[in-house]
Order: sequence, then C-alpha cells, then structure tokens
Amino acid sequence: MIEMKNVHKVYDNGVTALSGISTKIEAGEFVYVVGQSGAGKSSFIKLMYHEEVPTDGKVNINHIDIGKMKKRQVPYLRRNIGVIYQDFKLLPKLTAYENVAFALEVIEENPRKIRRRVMDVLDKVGLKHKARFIPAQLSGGEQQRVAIARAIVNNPKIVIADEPTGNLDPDTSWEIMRIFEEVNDTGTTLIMATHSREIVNSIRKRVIAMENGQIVRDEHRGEYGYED
Ligand SMILES: Nc1ncnc2c1ncn2[C@@H]1O[C@H](COP(=O)(O)OP(=O)(O)OP(=O)(O)O)[C@@H](O)[C@H]1O
Repeated sequence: MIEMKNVHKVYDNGVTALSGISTKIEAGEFVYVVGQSGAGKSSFIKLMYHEEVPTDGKVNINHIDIGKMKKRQVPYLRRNIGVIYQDFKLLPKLTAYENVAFALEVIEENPRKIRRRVMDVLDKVGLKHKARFIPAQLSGGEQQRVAIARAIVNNPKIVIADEPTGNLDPDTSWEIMRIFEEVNDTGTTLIMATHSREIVNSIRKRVIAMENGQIVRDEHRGEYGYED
C-alpha cells in the first residue's frame, strides 16, 4: 500500500510542485494520474520510487517511510518497483535480452535462472523473437515493450509508468495497455501518468486528477474529464 500524508514538494529553484497531497493506493489497484502539463503528475509519482523526496509530509510504502530512506536502502525499494518512462530509457548498446537481464544481474541471480526469467518476460511482451536486437533495430512500441519487460522482470509489487504511451501511435498504445492490464491482473499495483483521454475513458480505472500540485478529483472508474 502506498500512502501519502500531507506531502509538499518544493524544488531547489523555489517552484512548488506539490502542496498538501494526501492519498492512499491499495495493493493491486490500477490508477491513472491525469492533469495538465506542470500539474505535478511526475513529481507525485517520482516520490513513490524515491526519485525525489518530499520537502514535507510522509510517503509510506507498506508502512515504511521512504522519504526518510537512506541512499543505500533505495536499491532494495527499487526491486519491488518497476518504472517505465515515456522515452523508454533503454541502454542503446545492449540487446533487448541484455537490457532486461541487466535488471536481474544486478541482484546476483544465477545465470540459468536469469536466462529463463528474461526469455519468459520477453515472451510475455511478445518479443522473444527479437531478444538479440538492439534498441535502434526496434520500433518505438517494441522498445517500450522491452522497457516493460525490464520493469516486470523482478516481479515487482508496483509498476509506475510516466506517460508510457506519449511517444507511441494509437494502435501501439493499445498494445501497451493490454500488457499493463495483464500485469495488473496478476495483482501488481499499476500507476500511470497519462495525457491520453482515449485510454482513460476506454479502459476505465481509478483516476486521480491533479491541478497546481493538488489532487482535485479522485474517482473510482473515473474519466479524463478536463480540456487539454
Ligand atoms: N527538477 C525540477 N526542478 C525544478 N522544478 C521542477 C523540477 N521538476 C519539475 N519541476 C516543476 O514542478 C512543476 C510540476 O512539474 P511535473 O513535472 O511534476 O508536472 P507534470 O504534471 O508531470 O507535467 P507534464 O505533464 O508536462 O510532464 C512544474 O512547474 C515544473 O516546472
């Protein structure tokens, strides 16, 4: 469970990105985070994987205050959280296989287990046959699928995606959403910041809407609900 209590985030340059955020996300939920550019969506989700720390307030994951976590503890947190970005962030010189394996190798799994697990997740995202391709040889949608495979390879409890379909065409975006739904169906909490009205209004889930660093709406099976 992710819980924020009266969270404020003021960046070093004095910009207030979040003010007075309190919310709870239960294990297994699927949550969209929507709002105009600059509303605070990225700041909100970055606090959940300790990419940023709150200026004030608490960010608890399973009752552990991650805002106060020491740097050396962060890798342990990250093993339980898969992160997916708009621009994929794959390592350009590594193959699809190596990009995914890298996430496992850093936790010293044995090689046979790594191979099986990596091929399993590449299969899950439909890319087993392109395991030897490097990112430049893959389409945007395929690169994002590799990034998803990398994010789920450690069986994280939480997957956080920041505008994962932002660089993809509509058909490819729906494929990505199908994979997210499958990931969520296995009990993984899925949190996704998005600007896609079509996705939010079609695949109905909880919607947290942000404006000026605050949560202005939080609905079960909500709608996108504002004009861009
Ligand atoms: N590292 C940073 N340093 C200073 N200000 C920042 C930083 N990151 C974000 N901000 C500011 O905080 C506010 C919220 O930004 P944030 O990226 O959280 O919004 P967003 O809703 O994710 O926007 P977008 O949809 O454009 O990605 C903005 O005013 C932004 O300029």
